[in-house]
Amino acid sequence: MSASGNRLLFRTRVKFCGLTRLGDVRLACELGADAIGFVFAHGSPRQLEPEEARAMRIALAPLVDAVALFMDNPADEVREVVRQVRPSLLQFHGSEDDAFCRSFGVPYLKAVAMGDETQATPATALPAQFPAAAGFLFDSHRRGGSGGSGHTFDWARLPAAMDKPFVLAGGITADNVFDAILAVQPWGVDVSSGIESAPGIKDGDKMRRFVEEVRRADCYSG
Ligand SMILES: O=C(O)c1ccccc1N[C@@H]1O[C@H](COP(=O)(O)O)[C@@H](O)[C@H]1O
Repeated sequence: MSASGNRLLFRTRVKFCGLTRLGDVRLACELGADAIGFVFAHGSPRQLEPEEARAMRIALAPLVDAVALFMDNPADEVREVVRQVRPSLLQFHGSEDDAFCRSFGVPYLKAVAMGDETQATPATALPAQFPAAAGFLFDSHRRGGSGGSGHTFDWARLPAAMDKPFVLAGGITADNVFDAILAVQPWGVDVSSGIESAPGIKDGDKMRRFVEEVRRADCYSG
């Protein structure tokens, strides 16, 4: 779903992903993040145990979503995260199908790998392939590859309009998020490495600048 018409009526949602420290979670909430992502993908430098994520989830301010991110994790791991962390949204980056993603009884976002020359499924066909998805997240990684790389992809490859909300991810930073929002008009933007000083270690100044640039884009009427 892209914004059309008067941009002043539109507010781009902000998701900060890959947080590993309680202080970063508290600051993200104060800065106005709409959602915080906890990574359970194996091999990620940001990977958490359910118990660690649970402690941070409890610290979330009201009206801030907890998102649990997976990449081809076994179902019992996803279930254990859902039990302990109580995320309000799941985010799947692997080859999970709709039946798997919806089987946990929690709304989900399906990540779409945009790092290959050709897409496995054209963007316009995604809603039919993932009918239960709450929305889609377009990321720069290749199929089977990991996200959180800080690389962008060619935003011109995104569909002009989609029936479901979509989130833009992949290499978004305070320096390009203004242009990204004006170019793509996503439902939300998702950032991990662009607000870090090291993998999993968020930088307060980068987080603040990022939110300021999103707000500037949302107010831009030129
Ligand atoms: O953050 C990770 O380590 C990760 C691992 C596996 C799949 C996705 C991952 N992160 C997600 O990738 C995008 C883009 O991140 P970045 O801003 O380019 O660093 C974002 O959705 C992260 O949550």
